Amino acid sequence: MAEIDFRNKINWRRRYRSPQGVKTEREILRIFESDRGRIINSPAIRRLQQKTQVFPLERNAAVRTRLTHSLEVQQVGRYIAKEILSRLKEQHLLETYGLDELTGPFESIVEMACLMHDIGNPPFGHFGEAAINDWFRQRLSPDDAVGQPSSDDRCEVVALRLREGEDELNALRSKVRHDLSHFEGNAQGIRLVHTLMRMNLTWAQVGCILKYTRPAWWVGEPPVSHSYLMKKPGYYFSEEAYVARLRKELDLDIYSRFPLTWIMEAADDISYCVADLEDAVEKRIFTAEQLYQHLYDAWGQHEKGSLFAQVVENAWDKSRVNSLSRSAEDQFFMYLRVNTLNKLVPYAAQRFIDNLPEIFSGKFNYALLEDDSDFSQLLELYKNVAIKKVFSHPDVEQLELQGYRVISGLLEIYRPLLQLSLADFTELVEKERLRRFPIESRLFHKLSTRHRLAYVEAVSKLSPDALTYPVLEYYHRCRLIQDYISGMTDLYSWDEYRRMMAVE
Ligand SMILES: Nc1nc2c(ncn2[C@H]2C[C@H](O)[C@@H](COP(=O)(O)OP(=O)(O)OP(=O)(O)O)O2)c(=O)[nH]1
Ligand SMILES: [Mg+2]
Repeated sequence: MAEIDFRNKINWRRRYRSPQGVKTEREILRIFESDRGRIINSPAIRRLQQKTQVFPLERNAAVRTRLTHSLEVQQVGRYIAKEILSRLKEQHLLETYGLDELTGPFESIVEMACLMHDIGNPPFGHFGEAAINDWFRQRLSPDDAVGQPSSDDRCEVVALRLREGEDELNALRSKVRHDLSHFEGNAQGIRLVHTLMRMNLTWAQVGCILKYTRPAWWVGEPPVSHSYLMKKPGYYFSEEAYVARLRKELDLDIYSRFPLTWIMEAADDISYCVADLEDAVEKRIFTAEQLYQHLYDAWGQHEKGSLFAQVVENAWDKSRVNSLSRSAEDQFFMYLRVNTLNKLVPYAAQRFIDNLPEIFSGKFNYALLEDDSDFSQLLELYKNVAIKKVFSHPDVEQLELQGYRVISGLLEIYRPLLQLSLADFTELVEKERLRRFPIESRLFHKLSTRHRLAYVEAVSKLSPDALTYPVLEYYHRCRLIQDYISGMTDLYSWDEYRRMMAVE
């Protein structure tokens, strides 16, 4: 196993106009300060304020959005990072691992990855994702694109149907059809920071948000050794070359993960488990007392001194005793959060340290808070109660169905752009308006410039005479539509859908 030296992992160089040469500790820190500025000032971060965490289109500002959730994740991520670094310091291991001059960047990369971790999520979270995937799957039939060409290929797009004797082209057609049918928030996040927003972050900062390492066009089961790391798609075909370069710059084997990503993931898990329950109380889905009862019942065996007693019972008891100025409900959640953090953060930090060789190489095939410990059980407890009692609440499900409808409806509205022939669409992009296509011209004008530019740039790099041209052009056109719709906030997509359906 290679030696653990974080100086070879925390790559502060950038894809474009990178700082050159050897840098001092101070200079490296400044590079990461620049990353922080780029991230915090990005409109993609601001858009998180109108994206769903759990409750779509929520008007009560005390209930979390993706942005307020991400701020909390940032704080927890920082706490875990500091905990890891202090433990390593106590054991005099900072220098051994090449971290003595990199503690600032270590924390900063984790914090900013936490802030960005949901940046690619579409409106209405998982329901937006499902709407996009169902819509594209119905039209591209990726399942008909495995194996030999067949006359039953249900793909609606002629250029993407497999044909006899065109093996190489068929492989590309299949790849594209699968890729477009696997829209995923994390993969869109990578696309957003690199291709769409061109944030030109350091390699280490981007590496930290590559949460899953499976390409979106992957077919079949991932290898057992990487089953967890490849649980979901992590990047698209459009970013394939970029991710290959990223791996090289971060010295990552194929399908390996960047070490600090485990911290970001644990911070997310720790944050939302309590927060989702607190929001449900704020929304009056249940009272704090009912919640306590749900948690109590779901824990199973109750033994004296159990982790449940130390965390949940303790929070409950304390909130009853000294409800002086604050409401008992607020107190309960304050203690619940503090108790949970105080147990789970040190555990996650220690698990990171105990598995450092595998984490450093990027092959640790678990989440930090996923094992048979009580700590993982506590996390599961919160999540299960949220699944059973919160996400399945009729009001939540109603809004989710509406969200799904809005996103599928918008895709349907923009469908004419996907139905134009290659020649017609190319002409439309060039001239921006075609008399013979009044609807398509108007739809095209609605797309944001940033997304159009990404399309134009991608297509301009293709060779128009190549046999692959029609396949790849269509691929980028579909990405353009996915970029536009997934980039909307919940509220914007909702309003836009109603406007386009002329029901205003
Ligand atoms: N309303 C609603 N919220 C959900 C549902 N499932 C999960 N959530 C919430 C729980 C969390 O606050 C947040 C993130 O949950 P997940 O871990 O399932 O998704 P996430 O996209 O973060 O996972 P990933 O990054 O893909 O590993 O979404 C659901 O079915 N309905
Ligand atoms: Mg996520």
